[in-house]
Amino acid sequence: MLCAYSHQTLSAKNAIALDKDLMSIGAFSIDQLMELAGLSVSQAVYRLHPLGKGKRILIACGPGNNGGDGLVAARHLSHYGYQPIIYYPKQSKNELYQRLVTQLKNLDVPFTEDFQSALRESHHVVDAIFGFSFSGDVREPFPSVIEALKTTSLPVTSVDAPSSWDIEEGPPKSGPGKDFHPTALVSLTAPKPLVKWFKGRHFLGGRFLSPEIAGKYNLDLPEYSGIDQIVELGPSGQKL
Ligand SMILES: NC(=O)C1=CN([C@@H]2O[C@H](COP(=O)(O)OP(=O)(O)OC[C@H]3O[C@@H](n4cnc5c(N)ncnc54)[C@H](OP(=O)(O)O)[C@@H]3O)[C@@H](O)[C@H]2O)[C@H](O)CC1
Ligand SMILES: [K+]
Repeated sequence: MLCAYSHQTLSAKNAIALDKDLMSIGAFSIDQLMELAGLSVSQAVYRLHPLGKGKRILIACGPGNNGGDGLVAARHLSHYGYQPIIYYPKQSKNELYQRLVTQLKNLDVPFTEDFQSALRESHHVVDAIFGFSFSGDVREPFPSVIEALKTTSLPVTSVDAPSSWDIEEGPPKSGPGKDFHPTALVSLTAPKPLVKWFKGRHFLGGRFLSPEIAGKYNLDLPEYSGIDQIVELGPSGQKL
């Protein structure tokens, strides 16, 4: 039975503010938060797409922290026995991302510049292109990638937001993301207002929030089970 999950969404502005609080009041480093985010994504992929359904997972990474979550998820998936392949066309020079790339290369995880060919050989796609800092029209080289995510018959799991969706207003009314509806979404820390338009399977990864920070943002935290880093919610963020 569904019941209300009150005050569940975080505006883009509050998501940025909460991230800052996690690093100040919460004393977390960005590396830790990204590790927890990517671990949650890897657990959601494992739940949605067990190894027996095909091991090849294409991970599309954008230039910011959403892309970093994808790189971390890829490392965990490789250790679980999957064969991730990474599309990361705008690589950050920031040391954190370079270390994440090195960790993947040390595991022989391949990187590709040819998204379309990689898509044809994959079993599942992770959309880690844009998260809560996306705005405006999708710029190169991502329009054709978003278009391919929209039309593929493969399951697509989006990290924190379906890439190209407005965080507050949901799916775009024009452009490559028009009618892009991923199969699954992993909201990080808390769902964003866009979940109002989301219809697929929805997971939350945020098992590190202190009661103080959750209270400050009116987040009514769901219960996680066992050692899970994720909990499944209803499409719009309801507790199941
Ligand atoms: N606790 C948490 O919830 C954590 C979540 N994390 C993840 O971080 C993202 C937010 O990361 P951020 O780096 O702020 O931003 P994004 O990754 O969403 O996007 C920024 C990059 O995207 C480029 N961008 C923005 N708009 C466009 C566009 N229209 N076309 C092309 N490119 C675009 C932007 O480029 P600029 O040129 O504008 O700089 C940026 O490069 C959050 O959603 C979570 O997934 C963290 O991992 C930590 C904890
Ligand atoms: K995304």
